[in-house]
Amino acid sequence: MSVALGTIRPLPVRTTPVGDPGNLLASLASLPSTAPYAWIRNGEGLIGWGQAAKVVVPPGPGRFAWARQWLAGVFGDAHVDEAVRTPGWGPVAFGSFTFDEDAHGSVLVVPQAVLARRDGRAWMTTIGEAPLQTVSHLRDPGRISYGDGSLTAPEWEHVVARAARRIRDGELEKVVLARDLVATAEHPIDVRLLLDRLARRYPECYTFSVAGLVGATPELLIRRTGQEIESLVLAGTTPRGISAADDLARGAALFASAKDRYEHECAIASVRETLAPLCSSLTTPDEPELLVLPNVQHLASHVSGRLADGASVLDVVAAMHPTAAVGGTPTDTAIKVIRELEGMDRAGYAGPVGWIDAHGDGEWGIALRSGLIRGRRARLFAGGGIMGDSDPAAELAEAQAKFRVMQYALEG
Ligand SMILES: C=C(O[C@H]1C=CC=C(C(=O)O)[C@@H]1O)C(=O)O
Repeated sequence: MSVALGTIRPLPVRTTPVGDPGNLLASLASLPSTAPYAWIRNGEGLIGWGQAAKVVVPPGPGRFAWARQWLAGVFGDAHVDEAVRTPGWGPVAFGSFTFDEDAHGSVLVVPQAVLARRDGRAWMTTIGEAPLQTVSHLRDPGRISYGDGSLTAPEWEHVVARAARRIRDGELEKVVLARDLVATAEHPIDVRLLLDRLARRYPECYTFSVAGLVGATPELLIRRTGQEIESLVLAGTTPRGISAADDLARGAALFASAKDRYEHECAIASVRETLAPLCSSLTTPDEPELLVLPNVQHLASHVSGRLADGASVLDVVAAMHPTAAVGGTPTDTAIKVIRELEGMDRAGYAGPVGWIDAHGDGEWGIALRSGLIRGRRARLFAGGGIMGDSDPAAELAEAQAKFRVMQYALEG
């Protein structure tokens, strides 16, 4: 099949079944790129390398519509083999959108080669000539040193206290505040190694890599498979305990905490409000469950639904972002407060990250537990939902626990 990929002449796209490569992680070491595109969970997903097409999406309120149009042009001529109707079959684009619609840095990339493994099938898509590059060994980044990002820890605690006061004063109900840390490595950071460590330690999270943004997020913003959609809403967190008994007690306390339950309810309400108009049916649970990860425990709710029309996964992303799990309630006031208080550019952190295929199917997460990798430097991000009764020291401890994901990826 042939597809015009925003290039001068149509390039041939070829998708063929391949033997089971096993856990996709095993393939990372032999990739001809030290910064591949990736979306991996429990050993399945997509990994890509090379660039058949790439675009930097202009900032602004119309950015998702702009991206949709670009994708329509890119995928427009593709004749994906209809005999195989598996999400991710045929050409796919990986994407990362900045949290703030006014920030620069949102990108879409159609890799030149993609290896996919899903539901017992495996396949490979190539566009044009497969890139011939030398495979290099995974390299450890060596010693890592950390420095404050925009705010020191005490400054950030102060900002949290100010936000909590504004909530108590009635300006808003909830705001999610984050901070950044700057990590500097001895050697250039090999993204493949980070992905390998993240996916092994956090198998049930979505380990991702798109244009330098790397992480392992537990939060699925939206998965579209035909008309069916799914989302995993998280909000409300406690660090893991120091013993099994402590862990259980912390989990029980989280479940019983009025502050965390309300914080979670805000996140569910924002997802329900944005999905309901798009869906013919939508199910949200009455009560959250506990999601226990190696570093933290979360309140989690599985949401599922059926789309009423042919909205693509990116249309749904556009409607949902930012949810109250990363913005706040009400959204507009929360964004204003974030811009005012955080004092940093979130870049792709807390923005949508994922992939889309030519049928509009795909999976997008919220880019949490992540870092922006540039050579020997990494900017790491973590934050949490602030309510009127938030304790700044506890919020700082929660953010430190969330930073541990990327610190582990860097240090091993
Ligand atoms: C903002 C983050 O987490 C969000 C997602 C899950 C739980 C959260 C919380 O309990 O505060 C946050 O809303 C982050 O990981 O940086």
